[in-house]
Amino acid sequence: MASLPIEVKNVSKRYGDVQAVDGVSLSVERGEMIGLIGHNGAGKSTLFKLMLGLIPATSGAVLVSGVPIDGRDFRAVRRRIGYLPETFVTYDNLTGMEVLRLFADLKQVPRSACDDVLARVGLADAAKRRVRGYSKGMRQRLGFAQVLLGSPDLIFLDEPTNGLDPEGIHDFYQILHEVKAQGATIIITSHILAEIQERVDRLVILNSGRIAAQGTLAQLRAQMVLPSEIRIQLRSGQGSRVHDALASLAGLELKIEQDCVRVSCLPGQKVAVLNILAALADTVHDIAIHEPSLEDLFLGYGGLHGRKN
Ligand SMILES: Nc1ncnc2c1ncn2[C@@H]1O[C@H](COP(=O)(O)OP(=O)(O)OP(=O)(O)O)[C@@H](O)[C@H]1O
Repeated sequence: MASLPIEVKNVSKRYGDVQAVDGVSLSVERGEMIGLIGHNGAGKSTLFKLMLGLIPATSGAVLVSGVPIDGRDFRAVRRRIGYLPETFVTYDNLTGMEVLRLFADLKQVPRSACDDVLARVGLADAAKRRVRGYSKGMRQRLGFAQVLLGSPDLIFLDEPTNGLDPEGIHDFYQILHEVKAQGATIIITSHILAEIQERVDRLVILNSGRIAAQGTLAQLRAQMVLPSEIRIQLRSGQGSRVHDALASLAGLELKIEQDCVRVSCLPGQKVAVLNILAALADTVHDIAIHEPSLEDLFLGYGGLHGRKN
């Protein structure tokens, strides 16, 4: 049976008094895209560095493609990994192409691959310009280009869309999904929860060095049972009639603002609310249901309250 791309087995990492990662176990399937989220200081970067073999674990084991990160065979495995650190530092005096050729040499990838990769991230026209004159978004694209060199099997991206404009973010995820379709396994961190919540296969929430929850957005919603918000836009002057009808249902939180009623209700109450609204259809102009976002779930799982620094 082929080895899993990543197996983290009860791993802890301590820096002096700080327990950065605390008993984490995580298995990642081939071709999976994982979103790793957590408050500042939750341990995301430390977990990345452990999985990349850049730092040793205090205890536990990390295997990448079945190979222990502290074993002799890991050097060969590392060549098949692409990594974009949170801050991509490069040589400002070199052109984009020169920087990429340098990475190609380090990764033992033919320099001839650089043209295609630069074009893929939208930097073909800027290839001969010095990086000093690049915008933040262009630098980030260059960082992404070095990740793509050599078509890695396993890709780690730490806050990869920092500095990208909406079009850049769209292009970035489009490339990422193409790479994933070709079989790459991807682990990505982001503080922009709305951005990754629908784009990854599985979310892993880290809180103070531990995995607080993991699953798809739908699974996390089912585990946490947070209220949804139903916003009912009414025809003029119908607010109190609808409000009074809904107030007959126990346990709802209702707010009324002019011709809009907002109902906060648990999943099991939604149908009862909609039944009442159906009976008052002549008063209703529009209905929108807002499910809890990843941000709501994240806050529910400790979110910012777990912040250490
Ligand atoms: N080299 C180090 N020496 C000492 N403490 C460290 C070191 N690296 C990280 N830490 C501490 O370990 C904890 C986890 O840090 P880490 O950078 O992994 O968190 P993070 O989730 O990536 O945070 P952020 O979202 O702010 O980047 C923090 O308390 C941090 O201060």
